[in-house]
Amino acid sequence: MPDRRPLIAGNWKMNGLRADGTALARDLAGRLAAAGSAGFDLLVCPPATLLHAVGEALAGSGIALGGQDCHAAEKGAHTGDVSAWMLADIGCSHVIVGHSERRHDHGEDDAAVRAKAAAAHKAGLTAIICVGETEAERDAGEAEAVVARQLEGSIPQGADAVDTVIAYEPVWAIGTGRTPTVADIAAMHGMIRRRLHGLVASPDSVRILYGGSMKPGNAAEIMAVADVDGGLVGGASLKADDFWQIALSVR
Ligand SMILES: O=C(CO)COP(=O)(O)O
Repeated sequence: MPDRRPLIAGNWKMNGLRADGTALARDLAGRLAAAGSAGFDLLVCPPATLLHAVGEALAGSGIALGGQDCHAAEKGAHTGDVSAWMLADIGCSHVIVGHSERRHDHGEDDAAVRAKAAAAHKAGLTAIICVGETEAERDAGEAEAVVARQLEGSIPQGADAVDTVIAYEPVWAIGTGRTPTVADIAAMHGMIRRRLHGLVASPDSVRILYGGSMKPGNAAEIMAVADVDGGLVGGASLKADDFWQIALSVR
């Protein structure tokens, strides 16, 4: 059985000014230091404007820093965008790509997500590649087919268990307080694991995160599901108490 150390990642989305972000980062760093050792990896993904300040607040803490998106190019005439190399330069080790909010708000398709993940890999970052069906797709019985298609289209050539994490985030569970049943999560994560064979090197070592309305009250149950190797937490990652409680829920 491959050792997949759980990863608890906070996606702060478009939230936080410098004072909030650094206070939250310091709070988490203090909790991890007080805990001594933890059986999980912690990652926070603040908005781009906070990467520098949060990176400083986390220095030496063992908590990793990640971006929420990157452009596929290294540099150039792309007003408003941030490259994977820029994220690496400011201290990031990870970047989220293909979040459903990017897919929806910015029209990113699988090919765009794959190009971003490839750029992340070239820049030395671990790409957290997000997949997930809409409610209409689930109701139509297409959830697994949609997610399988997203995986095949979004994972770049040469991906492996070190540089790639998958996050399964059903769109209808994000920010809604609704979650799939543990049976549905188990079925989807099992399907993702099977599909990773042939798409990545060392598929059994790739971490597959669940995301969507994860809270202290449901985290232990979700994290106990086979092939759930951690969480990608949105709203609850903005509160140190909640995020820490979720982290402590890992098996
Ligand atoms: O989109 C998410 C994480 O990327 C999940 O968001 P919520 O935890 O707020 O539902």
